[in-house]
Amino acid sequence: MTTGGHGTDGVERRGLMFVLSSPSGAGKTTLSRLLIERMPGLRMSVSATTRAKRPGEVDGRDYLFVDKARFDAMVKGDELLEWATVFDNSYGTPRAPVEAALSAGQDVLFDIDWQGTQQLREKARADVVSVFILPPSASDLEKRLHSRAQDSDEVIRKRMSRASHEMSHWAEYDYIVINHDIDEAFAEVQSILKAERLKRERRIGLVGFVRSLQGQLQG
Ligand SMILES: Nc1ncnc2c1ncn2[C@@H]1O[C@H](COP(=O)(O)OP(=O)(O)OP(=O)(O)O)[C@@H](O)[C@H]1O
Ligand SMILES: Nc1nc2c(ncn2[C@@H]2O[C@H](COP(=O)(O)O)[C@@H](O)[C@H]2O)c(=O)[nH]1
Repeated sequence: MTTGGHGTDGVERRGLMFVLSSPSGAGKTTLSRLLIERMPGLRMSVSATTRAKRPGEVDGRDYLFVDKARFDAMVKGDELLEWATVFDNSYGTPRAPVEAALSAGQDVLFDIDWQGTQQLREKARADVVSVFILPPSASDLEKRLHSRAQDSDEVIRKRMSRASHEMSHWAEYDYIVINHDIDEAFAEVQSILKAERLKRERRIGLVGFVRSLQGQLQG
């Protein structure tokens, strides 16, 4: 699915799909915002959803807010790379922006659930790097959902009751980060991305680079 861009050292590299999943409220959105701010070469995948906009959310930045008819048309038109029903709403990843970013040599960040991650893995296993974020405790998770102050008590109850099921998929992920402290969790997620960018098999320009070095040594 991906073509090459260039790493900071100028060596051509395949773009990667960096996935964060967690039970609702564990900190994916917070970590995603920090990654986008601080990691050049990383683009956020903006999902389409039928869920209602929360206070402060902006259409086109946080989500593409669409109605069910539009969402179904996107599915039918093969416009989504993956999609799933989460908490009674439809969510999906528009295909075109992801393919454009990867073709331009950028990495793409996804805040999606385990169902979407499974679908991405089936389509592009070698290019998917997945991280599951765990909360330090159930009470911290509940506190975070309340402190976000954007969902009703009923919605929070529903999300808490789904958390254990969401977490049952943790072992399908490449990395697990426990989000005690946001700065520490961010440093861990950042280290994962930096290391994955350096993986030999993604760095398709290395063969030419090493040949050129060898040429210089011989000449
Ligand atoms: N390490 C942390 N310590 C304390 N609060 C945190 C921490 N990480 C995130 N939070 C807070 O917890 C709340 C939920 O975080 P966030 O919205 O990032 O979760 P999420 O995993 O994206 O949830 P959802 O799946 O519902 O979108 C936010 O108010 C955020 O500021
Ligand atoms: N499979 C997908 N899951 C997605 C996508 N976009 C978001 N999500 C997940 O939905 C829940 C709820 O999100 P919220 O913003 O309503 O709190 C959360 O787990 C997200 O990761 C998507 O495109 N595909």
